Amino acid sequence: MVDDSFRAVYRILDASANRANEGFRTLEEFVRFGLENKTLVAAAKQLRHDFAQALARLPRIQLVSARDASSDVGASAQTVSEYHRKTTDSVITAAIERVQQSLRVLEEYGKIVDPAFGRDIEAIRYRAYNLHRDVELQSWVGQRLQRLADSRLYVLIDCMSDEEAFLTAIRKWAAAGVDIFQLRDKAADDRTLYQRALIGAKVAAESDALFVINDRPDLAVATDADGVHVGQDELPPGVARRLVGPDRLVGVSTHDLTQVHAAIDQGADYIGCGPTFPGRTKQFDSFAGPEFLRQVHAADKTRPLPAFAIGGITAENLGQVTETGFHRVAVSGAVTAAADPVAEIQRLKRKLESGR
Ligand SMILES: Cc1ncc(COP(=O)(O)OP(=O)(O)O)c(N)n1
Ligand SMILES: Cc1nc(C(=O)O)sc1CCOP(=O)(O)O
Ligand SMILES: [Mg+2]
Repeated sequence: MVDDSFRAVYRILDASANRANEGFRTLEEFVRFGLENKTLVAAAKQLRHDFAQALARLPRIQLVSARDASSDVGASAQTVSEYHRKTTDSVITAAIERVQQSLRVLEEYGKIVDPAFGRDIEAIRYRAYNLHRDVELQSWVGQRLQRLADSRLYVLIDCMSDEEAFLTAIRKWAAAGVDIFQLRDKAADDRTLYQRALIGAKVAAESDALFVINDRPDLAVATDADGVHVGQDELPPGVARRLVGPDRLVGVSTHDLTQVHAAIDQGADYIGCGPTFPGRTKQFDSFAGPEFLRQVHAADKTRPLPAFAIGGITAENLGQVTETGFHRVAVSGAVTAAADPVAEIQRLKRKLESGR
């Protein structure tokens, strides 16, 4: 029988071991079927296996014979929040917290039974923190990629007259249907770009719009933007990726199929394809035109990647873009110079979603 002086300790260890195992398994199911990330599945499985190995140090028969779920006074003390999970993220967060709390309890009380067990659990606890970080990062980048995949209307904006005008425009235009904003202002100094980007990233996140910085990976990281957009004259996509990390988006401008395939090979998350038509924001000597869009759409069938047509696109010529098979566009002047930007956004979005 269990020594009464140890009975409480064994009950605590037994309950915490079960709770940690349940949390590990909850996490592993999401990594396996949600993120479908083989590396993280292997890490989660190994951690659960090593945890089981560590538990083998404990006198199992003592733990099991100390178990008395029916007299557990804590069993009925549920909080309301325990029964509410809105998203897989909230399930994962709860599971991770359960694992980390249980491991801490096992470590502290386990030292009473076997100091080596406490050390084993401490090592597992730190591995659990790292797994939590990796799952969160993958989940966050997964959300960004999903929002990117769902995006249709991408608007390039400048710093505007002041912070208030900038903030108001992003808030109103996101509500009207802009899916991605890109801060692109060749005349602004770094301090202004930085301050606007801080505002833009925050306001865009409130409305589920993505916020991308033109040209500057450093500013994308410094302002916690969703990503960076680089052209053929900026840092190569692979270098931009090294700077912004795995959980931010890297967009690449392309003007021919060679550049499209290079962008894909270098890990671009999306591409801009243009210039399509003459526009007011940037001048070009020649135009890739709708023919380039047709080529990309045909090539796109082999390696799908979100592609945004860009260059002089308006609601009036949008039909020439959608008939190539493109259903994503990046615009600037059509919105920023419109008498009624919100109405223009709604027109563009309606046409993109209807395909006409
Ligand atoms: C979505 C999107 N596509 C293309 C561009 C053009 O980028 P880039 O070639 O680097 O030219 P600048 O914008 O830096 O003048 C873009 N910005 N966004
Ligand atoms: C910044 C930029 N890059 C382009 C490219 O083809 O790479 S076209 C372009 C200008 C986009 O603004 P508007 O919609 O006003 O023409
Ligand atoms: Mg550029």
